[in-house]
Amino acid sequence: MQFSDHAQSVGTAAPEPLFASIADDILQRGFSIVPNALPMALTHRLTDYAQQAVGFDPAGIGRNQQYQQNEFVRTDEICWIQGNAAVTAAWLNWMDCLKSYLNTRLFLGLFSYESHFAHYPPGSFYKRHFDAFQGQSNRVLSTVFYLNSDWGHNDGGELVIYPPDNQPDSINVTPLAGTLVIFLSEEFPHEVLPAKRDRFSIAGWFRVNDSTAQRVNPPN
Ligand SMILES: O=C(O)CCC(=O)C(=O)O
Ligand SMILES: [Fe+2]
Repeated sequence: MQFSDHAQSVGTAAPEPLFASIADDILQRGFSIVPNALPMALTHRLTDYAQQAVGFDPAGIGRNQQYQQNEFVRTDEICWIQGNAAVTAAWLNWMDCLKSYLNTRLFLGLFSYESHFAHYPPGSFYKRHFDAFQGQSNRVLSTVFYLNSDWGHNDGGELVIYPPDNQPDSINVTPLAGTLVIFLSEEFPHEVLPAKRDRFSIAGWFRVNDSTAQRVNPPN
């Protein structure tokens, strides 16, 4: 499949009311769950791209020196997004608009966004985890965008978001194409239940700048 068209033609228009409601949700609850978040055409293109064009590698845990593969924790495979196809450029552009909006509304100081496609083959899971630990990471907001054009009750693979402080009620999210989930990375433990079918998504993180004199964050 060719992706020679320009980002505009896959529809990058990002409605401000949508961004406003995401900001309100984050302010009030620390998370937001939005069905049909992106323009339909862009969701379709990303879905096709994930299923046909992506070279996946087994996922690991941690970054740099701490990076390790652990099949007891997660069994998905991933491919980091560089934005060198029109469709992934349109995705990064949409998330960049969201970043700017959230910075203006919530003063979060978000600096960059990193994201990867993820493929959970049948039987795959990601056990309960935090995406960031206080003081140890510059990941502030986690995002998950789903790329499965239909997903039934019996297909498993739901995202379970646990409330902070071990409160009882958790939230199950069906990984249906177009649904965008955003949550504060340090606040919400979450897990992916075993998927019974191939399950595709984009996981991403808005980060703050933790540059020091020794180490400069590349803006990705
Ligand atoms: O795919 C999902 O629903 C969540 C994935 C996740 O938690 C992660 O990649 O850190
Ligand atoms: Fe996660």
